[in-house]
Amino acid sequence: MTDSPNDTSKDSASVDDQSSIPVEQSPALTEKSSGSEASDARDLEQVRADIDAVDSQIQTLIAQRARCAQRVAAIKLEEVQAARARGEPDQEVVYYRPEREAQVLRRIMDRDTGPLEGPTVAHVFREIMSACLALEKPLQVAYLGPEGTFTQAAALKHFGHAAVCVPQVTIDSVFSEVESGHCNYGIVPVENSTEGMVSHTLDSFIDSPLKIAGEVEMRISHHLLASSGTQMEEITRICAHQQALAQCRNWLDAHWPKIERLAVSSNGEAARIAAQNPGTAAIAGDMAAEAYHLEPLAEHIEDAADNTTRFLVIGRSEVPPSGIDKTSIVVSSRNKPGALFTLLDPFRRHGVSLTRIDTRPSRTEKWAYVFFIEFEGHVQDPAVLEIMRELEEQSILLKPLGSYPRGVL
Ligand SMILES: O=C(O)C(=O)C[C@]1(C(=O)O)C=C[C@@H](O)C=C1
Repeated sequence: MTDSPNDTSKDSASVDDQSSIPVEQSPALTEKSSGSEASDARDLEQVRADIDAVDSQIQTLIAQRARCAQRVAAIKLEEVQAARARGEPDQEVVYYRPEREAQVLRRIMDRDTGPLEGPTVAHVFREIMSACLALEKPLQVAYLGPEGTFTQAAALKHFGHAAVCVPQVTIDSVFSEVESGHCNYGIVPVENSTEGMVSHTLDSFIDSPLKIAGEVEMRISHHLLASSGTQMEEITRICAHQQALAQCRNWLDAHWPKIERLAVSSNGEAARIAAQNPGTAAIAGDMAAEAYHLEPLAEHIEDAADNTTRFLVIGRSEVPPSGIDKTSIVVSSRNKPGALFTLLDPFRRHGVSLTRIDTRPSRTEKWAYVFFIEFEGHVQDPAVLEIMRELEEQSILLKPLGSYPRGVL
């Protein structure tokens, strides 16, 4: 499948076409105010004039950057067409390049000198890149819906707001929408700092041909939400995703010990139910409150102050090295003494650090297990290649799930 980018013929200009304007130091920024009211007002006017001038320069530069992105899109398309003309198998044009985005964002964080903090500036650039990519090819991202879930918030954090987020009812349908090509990428929760692994996500990887293309961490803060004007005494039922109920268990036991708790398919669904049923409150986050016009009865009710969920981005193509990468694999070996030690020993010998290891029952053999192993490095690194070769010899199953840039934001 080859998609044409938006028309780049008129607008694709090189950076030289637009000369960048040096930022002038205005007197208002350098001179000390005399302190009188009249001179304060003049200063304010001058500084605002400076802001207008800087905004105009930023706008010109963003337009220059967007034209560069259009040119990149045209080159990517030309490359795929040239390969087709040479008789090579049809390839998909890969507009989204996670490794490049990670490098751009890391450089922005490293370069930052204040007064804004590195991550703040990086978020601004995240949105600029998202808009530039949408000029090349708008991305469709499947996420575990409905609207207002933390998974949607993670999708927007990772891809920016120019991505088109497409809600799915189950984790399975996120996988199948990407596998079928209806969506370019998908995003699924994989672990929570309080509740551990999302086993359904891990199991889905075993049979899926998809590759992991990235990771996103989200600080998860839950609120008790109800429709506007609802009083505490009116609440007869609290609904939430079972993970959210578990993450707020102590708070619920202390404040609402006698009220019914109902587990539903997602926090977004809980918010939807609360919006339609007076007397039902939901546990959900800011996005759900906004999407369903709910008000907080209590805020930040999670038991652990640093409650964080990690999400994985899934796609159809492999991601080249970004310089700071992780790799995930599924591996299984014969059930014999020292099996796990034998699987892990190559990592020690080649000096590669593990970042996670999880066990799931094998679906093909009773009392046998598969290991999900995640480690630092990219599958193109020589040490990682050697580890994979050794694991291949020792295991009965070895499935690389993908190498991807370590989360930046
Ligand atoms: O460098 C590219 O390949 C681009 O398409 C440009 C750009 C960008 O705006 O910087 C846009 C989208 C990609 O995901 C990565 C980077």
